[in-house]
Amino acid sequence: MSIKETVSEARSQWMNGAGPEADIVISSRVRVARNLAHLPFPHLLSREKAEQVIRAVEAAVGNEELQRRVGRLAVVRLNELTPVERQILVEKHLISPDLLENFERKAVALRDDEVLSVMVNEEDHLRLQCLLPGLQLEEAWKLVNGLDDGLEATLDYAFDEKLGYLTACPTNVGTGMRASVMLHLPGLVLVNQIRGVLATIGKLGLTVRGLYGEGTEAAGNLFQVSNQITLGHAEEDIIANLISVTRQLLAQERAARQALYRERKEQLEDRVGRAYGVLKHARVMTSEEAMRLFSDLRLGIDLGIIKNIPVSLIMELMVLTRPAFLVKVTGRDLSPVERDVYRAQLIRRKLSAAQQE
Ligand SMILES: Nc1ncnc2c1ncn2[C@@H]1O[C@H](COP(=O)(O)OP(=O)(O)OP(=O)(O)O)[C@@H](O)[C@H]1O
Repeated sequence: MSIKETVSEARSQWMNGAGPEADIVISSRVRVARNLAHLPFPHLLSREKAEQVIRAVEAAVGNEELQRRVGRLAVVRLNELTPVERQILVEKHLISPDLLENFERKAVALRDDEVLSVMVNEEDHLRLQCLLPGLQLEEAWKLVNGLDDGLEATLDYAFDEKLGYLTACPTNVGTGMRASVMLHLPGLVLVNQIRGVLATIGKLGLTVRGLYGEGTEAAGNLFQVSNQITLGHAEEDIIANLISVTRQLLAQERAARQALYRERKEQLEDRVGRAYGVLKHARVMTSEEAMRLFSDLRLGIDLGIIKNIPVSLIMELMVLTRPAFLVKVTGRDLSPVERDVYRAQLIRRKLSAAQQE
């Protein structure tokens, strides 16, 4: 898939609703931060030096041995894309919102299936990431590690014997790794336990972020849980800790869902039914309302209350109804009110098509 195809398709492998524990774990991500030796960190780079980093990455991913091991990654400079296309890459979670700042100096290398990518000149020279559906942190780490080895064969990384990989922000020094899971936790929200659960997570060396990462709000009852510390722990230990906490969260979420279904079945079915009804018939819809209703509908699918809607459609709709995708679909700039009208229209069309399949 070329980058142009990537930005015209809302679906991505990581959101296909497959993978272990996919009823609650939407996706797993592992990223590592790497920098090239003898060059200032990105925020201090001149335009020429930033281009030098991009060229070095281009050459490294073009290496035949790397391609044999991890596949082909296409490098795209962000200034080759339109503003809408750049925003779509954020909406698909393939790049972070930060990569859009000073985008003239930045690039992304993307594997065809969108599972592996490298952000170039974000906070660090390289951010290697792998995104997979469901709970697949070990697999994601294996893929990132393979890509890292392949790049390190030709790139000279900034590395200190004592500290490990050197990074722009001290919180990333060491392994440079952040592992995360995106969890759908409507049960814990509905039984009012979410605050307590999230507070406990902080005590276990983990942190909770919103849908689009650092500094963003949780929406649609989706929470991103990741490790806080990168120094002094082996990558495998960081991942094992996150898996173990995720499993506890899964048990708590499932218990909450069961309790709701046992004790408040009618209210739950009513909530799901209303969400489905509004999504099917509304004529104007804000993205906040859509996210709330998608969450209820998804819970209904997971509990078997709604049978004819594939869970992957909900994720596709979450991306498709974001502002940049709506502009792409309609082919023109939209006012906020027009956006709400098109969003509702698109949701109606997609849901009725799914019902007829
Ligand atoms: N498990 C996940 N599934 C899908 N997308 C994710 C997941 N974890 C993170 N992301 C996406 O990756 C991007 C970056 O997230 P975030 O800011 O949390 O991490 P980071 O940039 O690696 O960390 P740091 O703040 O240390 O630089 C965001 O768009 C976020 O939505």
